[in-house]
Formats: sequence, structure tokens, C-alpha cells
Amino acid sequence: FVFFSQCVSLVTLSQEHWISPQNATNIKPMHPTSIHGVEDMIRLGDLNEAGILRNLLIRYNERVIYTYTGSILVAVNPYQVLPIYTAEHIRLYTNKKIGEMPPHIFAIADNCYFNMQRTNKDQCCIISGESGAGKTESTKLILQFLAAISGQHSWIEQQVLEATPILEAFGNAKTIRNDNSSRFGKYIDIYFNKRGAIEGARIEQYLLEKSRVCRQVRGDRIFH
Ligand SMILES: Nc1ncnc2c1ncn2[C@@H]1O[C@H](COP(=O)(O)OP(=O)(O)OP(=O)(O)O)[C@@H](O)[C@H]1O
Repeated sequence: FVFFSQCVSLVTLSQEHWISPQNATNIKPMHPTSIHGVEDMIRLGDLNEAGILRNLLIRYNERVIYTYTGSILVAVNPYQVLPIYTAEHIRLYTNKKIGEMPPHIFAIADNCYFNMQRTNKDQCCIISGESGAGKTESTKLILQFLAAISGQHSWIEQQVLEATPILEAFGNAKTIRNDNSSRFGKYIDIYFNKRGAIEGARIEQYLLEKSRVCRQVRGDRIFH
């Protein structure tokens, strides 16, 4: 029956879907870089939306969630705890050039930290993506890396890390897309002293979704 129905759907294709002998010669073979995937999508031969998605999918199927596009890091949410954020990973990614190691969120944090030290200029990391993409988790991983490599291991770093659950208690809520959705924007300043140790932090919040206090859509909850 399946075979029959497939045949039927084939013969009912309208003429514009047919591949004529002239069109068949226009079909380009897949570029070799699209077959096994690349670490930096700048190197993709098929640089179009389908090529990019295929590359991310090939890597994701191998549990590789990070991919570069030049200096931009693309992260695909694994929705499972991967063993790639250990102390050993922090050590491996410390003081390395981008591209020296496989793509990783720690490489971006490391690049910011050492650029700041080398150039004496402020650095900025922009994390964007749709709800549930992993922005909050990525922010925490960057903070964790910075706290670890800035050396002093003082109470200040600990305080910066421990502020997160408090902010999340008041500003995060369960939504149908994310059990721990941030319902506000965050701008985090981390201050370093001349020796590169964390000296303080300032977290600015904006656009808190106050309407959630009175009303939530079905399946959503109020702030934790
Ligand atoms: N790197 C990761 N490893 C494992 N799980 C992850 C990772 N990133 C995200 N997740 C999972 O996905 C969930 C949603 O991620 P997160 O809260 O960071 O999304 P978000 O982009 O900040 O969403 P929102 O905009 O709704 O706040 C997390 O609670 C966590 O379970």
C-alpha cells in the first residue's frame, strides 16, 4: 500500500516539479565540506541556509554542539548535560587562540579575557537566540570560566556566581518553551583589576515582564 501511494504521489506531481534533462545538468553536486561538516562555517563550500543547517545537524548528531562562523560561536542546545565543562576543559581552553582548539563557549570567554589584558580595552560578549536556545546557560558558563581563570578564587567571584539563582527566583518563570525562562534582559558588567582578578560586578536588568504577575498563558507559571 505504501509503495502504491508513493507511486500515486509521484505521478500526480505537476509538471513544474519534473526534473527535465536540461534542469538535471544544473543540479550542482554537494561540496565536499558539506559531507562531513566543518568547525568553521566560513569554510563551507555550500554557503546557504540549507548548507549551514546541514553542517550544524551533522555535528549535533555527533554531540558536537559548538560551531564557529568566523569569530561568532553558534551553540545548539543539547538539552542534556555534556561532559565538556570540566576543570580540565577550562585548563585546555585557557590562553589559546580562537581556532587552536575545537569551537567552545570557553574559547570565546578566554578570547575576551586575554584581549582585555593584552589591549587594556573593555570587551563585550553578545548572546542572542530564541527562548530556550541556551542564552542563560551560556552566560553562566562564561562567568564560570572567568571566575576560574581570573585566579584569586575570592568571595567576589563566588558572589557573582551565586547572584544568579537569586535573580532567577524573581525574574524567571516556567513557560511552555523553557522551564527556566528569563523574563527580563540582563546586562552584566564584570570588573577586573590590573592583575586580571575579578573585583566586582554590576547586573542591570531591563524589560521585566511584569504582566506575568497578574496573568499567564495556559501552561506557563508565575515567577519562580
Ligand atoms: N550548554 C547546555 N548544556 C546542557 N543543557 C543546556 C545547555 N544550554 C541550555 N541547556 C538546557 O536548556 C534549557 C534552556 O536554556 P536557557 O534557560 O539558557 O535558555 P534561554 O535562551 O536563556 O531562554 P529564555 O530566553 O527563555 O530565558 C536549560 O534549562 C538547560 O536545561
